[in-house]
Amino acid sequence: MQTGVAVRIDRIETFIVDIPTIRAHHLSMHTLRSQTLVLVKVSCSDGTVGFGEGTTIGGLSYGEESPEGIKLTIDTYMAPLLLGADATRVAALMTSVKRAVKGNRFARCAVETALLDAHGRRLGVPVSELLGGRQRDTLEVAWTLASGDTAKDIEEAEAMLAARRHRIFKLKIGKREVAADVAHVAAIKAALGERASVRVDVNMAWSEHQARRGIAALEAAGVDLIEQPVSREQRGALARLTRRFDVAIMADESLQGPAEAMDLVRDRAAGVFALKIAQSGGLFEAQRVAAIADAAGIELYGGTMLEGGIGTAASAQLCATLPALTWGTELFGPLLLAEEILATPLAYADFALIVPTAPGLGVELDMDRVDFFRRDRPAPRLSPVRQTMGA
Ligand SMILES: O=C(O)/C=C\C=C/C(=O)O
Ligand SMILES: [Mn+2]
Repeated sequence: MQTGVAVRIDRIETFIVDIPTIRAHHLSMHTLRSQTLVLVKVSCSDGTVGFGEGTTIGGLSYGEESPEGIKLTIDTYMAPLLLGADATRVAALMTSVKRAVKGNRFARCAVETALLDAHGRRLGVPVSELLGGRQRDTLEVAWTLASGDTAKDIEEAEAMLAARRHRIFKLKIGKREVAADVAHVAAIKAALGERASVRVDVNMAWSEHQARRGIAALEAAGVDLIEQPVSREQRGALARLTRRFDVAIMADESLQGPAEAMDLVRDRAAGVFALKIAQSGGLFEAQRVAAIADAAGIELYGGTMLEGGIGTAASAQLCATLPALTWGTELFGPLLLAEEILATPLAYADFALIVPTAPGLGVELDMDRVDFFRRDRPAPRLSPVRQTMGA
């Protein structure tokens, strides 16, 4: 144990939680019917406890970390580095973790989030105050239309507009032929008109040639933004498409931390960055990505990995501190889940998420509900009656 440690990290626990979604959620590379969260609990010697979350989409179909891999990385490689260390020196701890744990950004972000949640609670301030202080108290939130059916998507969008919950819609495309995807998007934009902003996310599914044709048609249909049209390996293609079209081109999978942010700036490969705390490698790394974007005149959007309440609150705490958030956010993850695991759900109203103000992340887990959805929950005990009746 290190000497002179103000507050020690005594325990780090991780658990995988599987929660059903409200409907099938079709992305180009995966269809989500339940979401898998990796929750991290850090317990400190002063009695403070903090939670973090590492969540991705579709196992290994979105990126290079899976839920099971995130849990293993934290349990096997990060926890031994952190146990006994000083819980009050979060940035210094994460610098040392980064030296010993290459990549594994989602896992690192989850642990950093838990340490920041604990430290905010310890000091009695929201995490946003540990990141320089908030510049906004609400965040506009987009909704993703991905039911797989155009008419259902239009119906869902109308309901979200009527409920004043969302007026920015992101459409997941890339699974079908380009022409079919364009027709799908054009029908939705025609139905919604100027009442809503319509954007698309191709999740890397197009070649440069398909993207040239698809983006030209989508721009003509009135789409406002094209997210990650080509593979993250094709940064040159992304740059050529950004130069070729007026419609905003946003980097998502291409943007995995500050160094890649610099590469995208140098190549002028996107006009907008999807800022994701997990993909950046943590909240501090996401701040560095945001600073690079600001300095380069690249606009920002608060992205999601469809996290639950913990990860969404962490992203919201960071997004609240950004000088500019031109494209709003998509921090709707908990609303896609059929079950709530927070004691008090995050508050969404007037097309926005209200950034929690309580200390730490500003949210509390309902541990009974978390235990119910844990993948490793203890097998339910048979009732005594059934046992005696030889069930
Ligand atoms: O699936 C959604 O609805 C939102 C974002 C997920 C991943 C991404 O942006 O690629
Ligand atoms: Mn995306």
